[in-house]
Amino acid sequence: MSEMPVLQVDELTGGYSVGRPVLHDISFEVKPGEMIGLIGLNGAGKSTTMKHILGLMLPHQGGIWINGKSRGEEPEAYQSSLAFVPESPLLYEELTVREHLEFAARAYGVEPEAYQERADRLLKLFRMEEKADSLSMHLSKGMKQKVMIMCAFVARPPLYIIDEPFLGLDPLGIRSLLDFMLEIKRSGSSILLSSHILSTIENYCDRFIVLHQGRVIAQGSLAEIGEQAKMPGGTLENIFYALVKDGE
Ligand SMILES: Nc1ncnc2c1ncn2[C@@H]1O[C@H](COP(=O)(O)OP(=O)(O)OP(=O)(O)O)[C@@H](O)[C@H]1O
Repeated sequence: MSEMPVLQVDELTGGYSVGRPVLHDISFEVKPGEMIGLIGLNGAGKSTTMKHILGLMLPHQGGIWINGKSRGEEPEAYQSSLAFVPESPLLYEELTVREHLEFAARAYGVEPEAYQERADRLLKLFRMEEKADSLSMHLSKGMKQKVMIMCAFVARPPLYIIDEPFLGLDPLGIRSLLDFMLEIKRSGSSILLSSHILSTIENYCDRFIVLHQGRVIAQGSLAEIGEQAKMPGGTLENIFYALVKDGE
C-alpha cells in the first residue's frame, strides 16, 4: 500500500469569483518528507493554490485533504497541521523579533523548552541574535522576511507552505534556509515551496509541479519533467522554459 499523502489536492477548480475560476482541475500530492517546488510564471496561480490549501479560499470544485482530513471535516486539526511563510512579510510593528517568535510558538502550542531551543537555534542560524530584541519596524526588508521564516519554523507541523521565501534574503540567508528545509524534510515534515529562482531550488526539491495559466502542465522529478518537456538532462530553467513555451 502506498504511503498516505500529507497533502492531497484533487481536481481543484477555484479562484476569486465563482463564474471566473483561475485554477482549473489541479491535482497533486505531497508525501511525508517531500519537498515539492510549485513553479509558474507571474499569474500562473501559485499563490491562489496556496490560499486554497491554507483555507483562505474555498474550492469551486474538487477538494483538499491534509493527512486525509478536509478543512470542513476537522478545521482545527487541518489548520494546526500547517505553517505558512507568505510572500511578503506581515509583522506587528510594535513587537520585537523575540515576541513574534513567542507569539507563533504559543499559537502552535509549542512547549516552552522546545520553543527556547528552537528560537535560539533559528536566531543563530539566520544571524538575527543581535536583533532579537529590536522592534520589527526597525528591521531591514530581508530581516523582516527572516522573522516570517523563523516564526513558521518555531512550530513543527507536518506541512509547510512557503511562498517565494528567498526575495530579500542575502546569500547566507538563502543557504541557511535551504539547509534548514533539508533538515525539516529529514525529520519527516513536508514542504510545498513556490519560487521563481529555479537554479536555487533545482537541486533541493524532490519533485516539481509546473503551473501554467491555472493548470498543471507537468509534474514529477527533474528527470520526469525533463522527459515531459522532451529535454532529458536539461536544467530546471530550460525544462521550464520549454514547457511554458509549448503551453502558449
Ligand atoms: N485578490 C485577487 N482578486 C482577483 N484576482 C486575483 C487576485 N489575486 C490574484 N488574482 C488573479 O489570479 C491569477 C493567479 O494569480 P496568483 O497570484 O495566484 O499568481 P502567482 O502564480 O502566485 O503569481 P506571482 O508569481 O506573480 O506571485 C492571476 O490572473 C491574478 O490576476
